Amino acid sequence: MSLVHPNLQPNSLSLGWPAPAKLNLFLHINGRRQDGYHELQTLFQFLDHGDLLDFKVTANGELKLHSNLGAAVPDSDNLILKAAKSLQQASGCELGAEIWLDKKLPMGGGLGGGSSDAATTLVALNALWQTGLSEAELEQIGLKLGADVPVFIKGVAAFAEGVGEKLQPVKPAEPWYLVLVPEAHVSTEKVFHDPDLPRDTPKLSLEQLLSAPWQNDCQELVCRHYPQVAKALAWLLEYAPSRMTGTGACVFGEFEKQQQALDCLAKLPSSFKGFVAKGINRSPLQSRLARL
Ligand SMILES: C[C@@](CO)(OP(=O)(O)O)[C@H](O)COP(=O)(O)OP(=O)(O)OC[C@H]1O[C@@H](n2ccc(N)nc2=O)[C@H](O)[C@@H]1O
Ligand SMILES: Nc1ncnc2c1ncn2[C@@H]1O[C@H](COP(=O)(O)OP(=O)(O)O)[C@@H](O)[C@H]1O
Repeated sequence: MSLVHPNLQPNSLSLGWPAPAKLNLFLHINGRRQDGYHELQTLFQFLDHGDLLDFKVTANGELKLHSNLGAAVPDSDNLILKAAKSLQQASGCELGAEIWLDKKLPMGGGLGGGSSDAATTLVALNALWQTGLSEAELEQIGLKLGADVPVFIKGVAAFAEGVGEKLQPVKPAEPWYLVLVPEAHVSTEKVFHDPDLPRDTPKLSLEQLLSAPWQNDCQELVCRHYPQVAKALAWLLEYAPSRMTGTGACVFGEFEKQQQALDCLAKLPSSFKGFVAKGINRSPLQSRLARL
């Protein structure tokens, strides 16, 4: 009997598993729980831009990561290896994997790259190892790795409540975005520990939220502490409705047409970095899984 998926010979490569970025189209903080985590209401949408992972199933149970991250993230902290290990533990699987990461997303930018890498690892290895865990079980494992992991596993744009784990699929418009990447690494933990963070936005129904102007409750605080974020947002606001994603540092402006976003990118001063991407309500991870 074959150890792995019949379409995948042992030690052959399974290539091109996408780990897309996300945007928080709005982010409200409604309170703080006993355990210090914050109650949120947020709207997640994916971008057609992200990291790429390749996997090779091995028989020896070892987990090995090759990446272009350099020393930025030690293996012991890497969410990819943590995800693979959690899946081995939860399923009792004795297979291993060699994993290649082509990191394209900025880290600590509020684009959820680390969480997305973890979600892609869980979904891909669950299929390649044939561990057979349900999506809900994968989401439970993912939530322990990071509040944003479950939405990347589900793979559909979603309204999230709780700490980000109560998900309701939604289909917002899919515009083009110009995303600016300020030269700043914003720590999510620091933002949430800041006494000046507003934490009292009233909870609203999804219907009310979708029709109200969209805002990010962390934006003002982050702009105050990180002038690079404030400058990028001020520049973008001259051209399009714009906000910050997550706890920053990235900011995004919204355009109806790709060309408008590209024209704006062409005007970007050389001191800023940015990219154009389309908002998508279905993660490319779902279609990659279907092609296995
Ligand atoms: C707030 C969001 C919105 O998408 O920010 P970004 O990280 O994307 O910018 C995310 O939910 C973040 O998710 P993630 O980055 O996975 O956070 P975690 O690793 O779970 O938590 C990092 C730290 O942030 C704080 N934290 C996080 C989420 C939350 N709902 N309340 C919190 O107080 C906790 O102090 C925690 O120790
Ligand atoms: N595979 C990974 N890719 C990116 N960051 C990772 C990864 N594994 C662990 N991390 C850690 O997670 C932190 C947050 O990364 P990321 O998810 O990209 O940003 P954000 O949560 O702001 O969207 C990084 O600064 C890094 O220390």
